[in-house]
Amino acid sequence: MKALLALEDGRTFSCRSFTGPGEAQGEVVFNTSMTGYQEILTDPSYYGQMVTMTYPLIGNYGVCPEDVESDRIHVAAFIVKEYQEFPSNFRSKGTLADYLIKSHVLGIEDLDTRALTRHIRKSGAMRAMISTTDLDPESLVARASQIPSMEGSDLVGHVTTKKPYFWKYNQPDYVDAKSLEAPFIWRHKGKKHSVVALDFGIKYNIIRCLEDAGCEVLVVPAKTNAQAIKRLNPDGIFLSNGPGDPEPLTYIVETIRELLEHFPMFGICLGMQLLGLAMGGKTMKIKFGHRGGNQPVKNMDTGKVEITSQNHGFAVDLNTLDKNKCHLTHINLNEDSLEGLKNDSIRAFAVQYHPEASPGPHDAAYLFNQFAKVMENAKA
Ligand SMILES: NC(=O)CC[C@H](N)C(=O)O
Repeated sequence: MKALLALEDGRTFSCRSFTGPGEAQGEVVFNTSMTGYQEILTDPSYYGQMVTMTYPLIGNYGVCPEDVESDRIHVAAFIVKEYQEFPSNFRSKGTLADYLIKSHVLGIEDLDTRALTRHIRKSGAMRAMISTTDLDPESLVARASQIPSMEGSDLVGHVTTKKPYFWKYNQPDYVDAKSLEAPFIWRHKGKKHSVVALDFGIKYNIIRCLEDAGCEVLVVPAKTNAQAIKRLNPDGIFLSNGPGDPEPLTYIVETIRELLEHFPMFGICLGMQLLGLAMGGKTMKIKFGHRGGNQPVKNMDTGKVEITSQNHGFAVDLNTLDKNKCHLTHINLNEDSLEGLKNDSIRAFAVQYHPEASPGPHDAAYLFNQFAKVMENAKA
């Protein structure tokens, strides 16, 4: 079925929908991972974005129920060069097209995704619309330029969990918020590190990695306040990844500020940006973002280079951090941007990239053990 992709700056791409009729809107961004499309589709950090894959053939290994990073698809639309409708994979339980259709997410193909990517690299991530019904370029471009901008909106509210949950049998085990008021909520206190994970759009594999590092994780809604978290008395606090602009999330920054110095803290991606804001820094939008599984990052403490998985369009502005309080631990080798920070005196550290991979390389998995070590030292 014929479709049209229109960017707010007037560029259009005619294409084809492989998921039937529909319309979609959002910020269009590109991802350079060769595999892992299902993890990307279900990563809550993509809420409000239409993702184009630079790898030219997508769909060839189908979809598997275990390969999700949350309970649903979050991308606003999926843009590929060529969709492969006959998967070949013993784990596959269905096709990518059916998976998208079931969630009413538009998938398009048959456009020059290299040209689209080069355009975004040159002009920056931008708002766009896709339609199978409105094929008039002028009208669709005009509609694309009216989509609300990502900057200044709170997108975390759309993806955070409504109820707290523990992690059991590889899935969320929801509990009543009231039950957390009981004095003995931690089931493995003394044997495992108890961690409260503030959920801004957490990826499941982060919870798995924390559990593998010896933690018992309680995931709580983003609006949980500092008093309630203090009452839970965890060994450490985890600040999750999540969608959109960190700056409007003032209620979360306030919570983090109240918890700093009281508990060891570890943040990933949006979690690092919010920690940076809580420490008095500022964040900014970067031109087209880092999304993929091959971003080189240098660990400034060891001198080692890690190949990392990334997905972000905002960053902490290096120049706004107090360098006496904040130690810069990781730098991106493609463009010298800040990838990690720590403050030993308050036992907090964070990275801008994704040590949990899913998809991507596992070079940075050591960070979960580092968090366990910080919690262990805090108890000693
Ligand atoms: N993966 C994330 O947590 C993304 C963080 C933030 N939404 C950004 O785009 O920069």
